[in-house]
Amino acid sequence: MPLHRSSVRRYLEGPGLRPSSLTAVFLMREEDSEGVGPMPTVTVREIPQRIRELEGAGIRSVKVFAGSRLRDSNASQGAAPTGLMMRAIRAVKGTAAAMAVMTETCLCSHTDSGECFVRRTPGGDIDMRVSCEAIAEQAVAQAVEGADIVGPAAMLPGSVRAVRQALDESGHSDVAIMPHVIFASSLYAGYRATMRAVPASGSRPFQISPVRPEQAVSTGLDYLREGADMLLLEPALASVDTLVRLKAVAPSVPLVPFSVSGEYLRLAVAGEDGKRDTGVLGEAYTMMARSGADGIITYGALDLARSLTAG
Ligand SMILES: NCc1[nH]cc(CCC(=O)O)c1CC(=O)O
Ligand SMILES: [Zn+2]
Repeated sequence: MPLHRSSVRRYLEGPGLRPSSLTAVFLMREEDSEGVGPMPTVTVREIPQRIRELEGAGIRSVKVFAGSRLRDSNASQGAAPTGLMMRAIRAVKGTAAAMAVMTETCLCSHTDSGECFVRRTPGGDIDMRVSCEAIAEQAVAQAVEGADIVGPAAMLPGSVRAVRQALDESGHSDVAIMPHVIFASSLYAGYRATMRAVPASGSRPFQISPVRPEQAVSTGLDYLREGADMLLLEPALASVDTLVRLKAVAPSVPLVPFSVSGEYLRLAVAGEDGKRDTGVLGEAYTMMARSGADGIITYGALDLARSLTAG
């Protein structure tokens, strides 16, 4: 078996996973608030050190999620320049201007209902126009602070177009849009609890049913027509089929699986020292890279990047 000699195997090895294709995740928390829920959180004050660690490990991008303390029916604080998201973006860019900042652009961490949209009346119809406006306003505010890639995540039809138009009109035509293509899943529970973004209605009506694969592909294509530059797919492990199919029909579009909270909590198990073992996640991400993923967004980015460079 001449190709199995270790020297030959090493010589033939492909590029594999690289730290630069991993995106770290910051779930933001205010300095004076307790962390709630199972997911690790970050404060603005901790950002400089966290960014230096990520840079040291070869990571070049971070995806930031942040909510408002004050929540109301129309997510009125979502675009406030003093908001946690805006302070977090400034802190990342102030530490490392070259670090690519991705944001979540959504209403669920700013509404009192935990829904990703605004309703006309409590419990009433979804106000598409007002919701899209609020999402677009948030995107512009994030771009003003230096966000490189905004991430509309409510899946409202027309929201990506609204974001593209608002960015262009405000002089941010160089800011990219990576909307979330989301399958309904129980794997978001840890994130929702931590971000206090549990939908009052019990579900997110625009997320794609896992038994409708055609809808996942066509939703991704819809977003591209609305002006998306790349696509985020979540949960990562549950959307590899969609990744492969989208890659085949839109080969030049960057496709980025988001390995979500439930995947992290279940697959990166903590050892006796409390450190989570990211080995299984790494195997899954290698498969995703083989399947055409252009990068992976993961809570395990730092540990994984360190293990890649150590190995
Ligand atoms: N608002 C959309 C959104 N943004 C982040 C996540 C989940 C991320 C994770 O679980 O890590 C979700 C899904 C949801 O809330 O239904
Ligand atoms: Zn949302």
